[in-house]
Amino acid sequence: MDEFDLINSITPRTIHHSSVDVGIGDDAALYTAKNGVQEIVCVDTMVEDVHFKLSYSSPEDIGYKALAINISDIAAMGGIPKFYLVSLAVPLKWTESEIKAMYEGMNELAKLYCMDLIGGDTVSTSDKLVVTVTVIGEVEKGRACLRSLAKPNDIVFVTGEIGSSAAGLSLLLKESSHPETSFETNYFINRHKRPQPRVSVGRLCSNAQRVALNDISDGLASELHEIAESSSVSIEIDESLLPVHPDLPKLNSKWKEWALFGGEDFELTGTISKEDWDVLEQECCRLQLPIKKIGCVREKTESNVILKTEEETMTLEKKGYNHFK
Ligand SMILES: Nc1ncnc2c1ncn2[C@@H]1O[C@H](COP(=O)(O)OP(=O)(O)OP(=O)(O)O)[C@@H](O)[C@H]1O
Ligand SMILES: Cc1ncc(C[n+]2csc(CCOP(=O)(O)O)c2C)c(N)n1
Ligand SMILES: [Mg+2]
Ligand SMILES: [Mg+2]
Ligand SMILES: [Mg+2]
Repeated sequence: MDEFDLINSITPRTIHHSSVDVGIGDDAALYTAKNGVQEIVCVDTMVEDVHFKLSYSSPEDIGYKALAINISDIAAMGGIPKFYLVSLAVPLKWTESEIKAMYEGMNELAKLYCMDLIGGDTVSTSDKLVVTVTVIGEVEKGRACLRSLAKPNDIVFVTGEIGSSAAGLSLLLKESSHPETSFETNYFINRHKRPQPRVSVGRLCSNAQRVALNDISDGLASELHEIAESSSVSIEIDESLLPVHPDLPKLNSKWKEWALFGGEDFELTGTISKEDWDVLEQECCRLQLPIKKIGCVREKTESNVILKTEEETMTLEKKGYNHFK
């Protein structure tokens, strides 16, 4: 395999945005930014055996997810994803067609969002695959949904359902099993391998006056802690309101742990004023985008996040995925 032939072969033949002045082929990409918009930039890495295993992930799956998790960060700012760059450290045993398949997985999503691949970097490595994706997006000036924007009396919401990705991972790692390979198990596995970033909901949030927003990578509890810390408020959620797939409790008695601390659902969680919540909920309903109220924001107390269950009201720990714990 030749590095330069590889780069040539993954260079897109068409460009969606005429604002791209120089894409792949020079030292860096160049694009013309518009007035009245703020540029959003994020980067996230996926590492073999930390974020996925080759025993169950195809190259397409890996590419898809590496881009999806970054689009999710743009969604969590209320933005529109536009460009992406891909940095690869590839073990020598990978073939060119496997690498191209990874780009196919990314392209599946890029097409959906009209995103252009505008650059990256390719190196070899002796050991594990490392994929780093950078995404550039934009949001109308002053409209970004920041973690610091929560205020007391806001409604706390979450999109879609939570815990499904952790269930899928547990099935893939054979920690949980289910009689027969039924439709349901494939559903959870797919939620883990192919999360769907919530760009449309993020955009609706950016229309509201003030929305604090985070995407769920490390787990609902961890993301709510980040909003509470950043906004100097306390967040109270009601366990009975957490949206989970009806089959989740059937899979494993750990299902509540999955929902609160599992992570990688790449749903959005946030806070919004009561008045704007009604509009957001209606708009989501009209567009068939699932969203649910799960709690409310309080004046800051010693507990950043509080969980109300049928039996008790307790502090919800900042537990969740942490690379160094
Ligand atoms: N190694 C680093 N150097 C500089 N800034 C970093 C580094 N790692 C993270 N950050 C910054 O810290 C902030 C939080 O990053 P973090 O990765 O926790 O958020 P996230 O991408 O939403 O979550 P996740 O990576 O779990 O999906 C971001 O502003 C990010 O750019
Ligand atoms: C093989 C394997 N073991 C464990 C996990 C779980 N996991 C890894 S990273 C992460 C949080 C988000 O990552 P980051 O913070 O790096 O964006 C989670 C929940 C997995 N996906 N695959
Ligand atoms: Mg990150
Ligand atoms: Mg995030
Ligand atoms: Mg993380």
